[in-house]
Amino acid sequence: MIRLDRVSKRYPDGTGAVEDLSLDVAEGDLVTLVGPSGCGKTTTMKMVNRLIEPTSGRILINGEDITRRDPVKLRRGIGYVIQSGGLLPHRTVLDNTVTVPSLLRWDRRKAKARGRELLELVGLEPDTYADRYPHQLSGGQRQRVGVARALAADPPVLLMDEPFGAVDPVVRDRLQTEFLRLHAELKKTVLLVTHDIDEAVRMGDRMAVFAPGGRIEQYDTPLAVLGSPANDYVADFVGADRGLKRLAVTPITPDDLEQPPVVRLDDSLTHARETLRAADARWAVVLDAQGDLHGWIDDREPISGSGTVRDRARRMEAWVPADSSLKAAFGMMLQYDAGWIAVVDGGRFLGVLTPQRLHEALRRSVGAEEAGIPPEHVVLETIDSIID
Ligand SMILES: Nc1ncnc2c1ncn2[C@@H]1O[C@H](COP(=O)(O)OP(=O)(O)OP(=O)(O)O)[C@@H](O)[C@H]1O
Repeated sequence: MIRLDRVSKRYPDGTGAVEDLSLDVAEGDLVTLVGPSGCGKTTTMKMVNRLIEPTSGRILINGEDITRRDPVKLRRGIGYVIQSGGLLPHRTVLDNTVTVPSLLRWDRRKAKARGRELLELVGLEPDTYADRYPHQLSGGQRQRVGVARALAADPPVLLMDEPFGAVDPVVRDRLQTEFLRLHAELKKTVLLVTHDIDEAVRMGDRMAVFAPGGRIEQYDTPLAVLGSPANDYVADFVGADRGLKRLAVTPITPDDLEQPPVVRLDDSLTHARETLRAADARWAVVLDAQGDLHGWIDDREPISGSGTVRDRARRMEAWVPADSSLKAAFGMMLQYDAGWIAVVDGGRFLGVLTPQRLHEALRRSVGAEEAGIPPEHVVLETIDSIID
């Protein structure tokens, strides 16, 4: 979709910002450009919409050399989001949102309808926000308008320069989550510049790690970059806690789950007691009549009497969906001070994740990356197996 082919940029004052850089971005991928300040990320991005012209090399979008395109027309087909939104202060939110459709001379009514639809899409209620001015918005809201504006003419490509850099960490986290949801839905091809390694890992289908002088030291999936950094520079940049960072991008897999004993709400307490005894367990998961997760029952107080599980079952407060990351599961365990966490698909109970299983899942994921095999084929060495 986007190809940078041996691109270099030397500014007139002699500064070499980008050096012989090649990068292929697949259609629909979100690629993060990450690295310390001054290493050429922004220069690289701005060459894609010709805000900066390369000194040498070629840039292709869908096979077409963009240096042959009229820069103004080219830019109208590429959404561009910059830090703090870059909104025009004297224009309303709606007018800002439809800047590009207006330039493209869309019918005014159609443009406004599109603008309202986009505000809705980025989580800003149009009735409340459409007629406000940028100074009447919070930083996070301005950033949302910036994203809506970039999407207005439905461009296939989005360029985002530190789009979540100007807001506090809580708002940033929310904007990142919302943008990932939006990206999953819209499947734009996105280049996102950031100097925040956590953001690069979380957001990127792939990440390009830049070094000073405008070189890419590694271009791969976040899992691969964290699992096998290409060299000392990348290892240093991603940090000593890269094992922890992997948690955020390692999905839960069925192999990671433990299967505790299961009882139903309408089972008798006698049956529940026998189930626990047979499994030599202290607790069991409780499902409702539809087989959906209800809660759990434990034997901290003896399970006796003639009632049903319903009388003793406790509601489950902490669970995670099956498509969560190990980090989300770990976060839930800490938040609820829980020794295990249920994993569900819709309402359907799949199993539980325990700290030990979580640790094994992480080791499997690292082992898989190092050996280039699927995680389920990794054989984990335990202390026992080493002693044997
Ligand atoms: N117009 C310019 N003229 C001369 N040098 C420039 C110009 N713009 C940028 N540079 C230099 O080019 C290098 C790369 O800058 P660039 O803005 O691409 O880096 P960056 O990685 O995006 O940095 P940051 O994260 O701080 O935004 C830097 O050394 C910068 O000082």
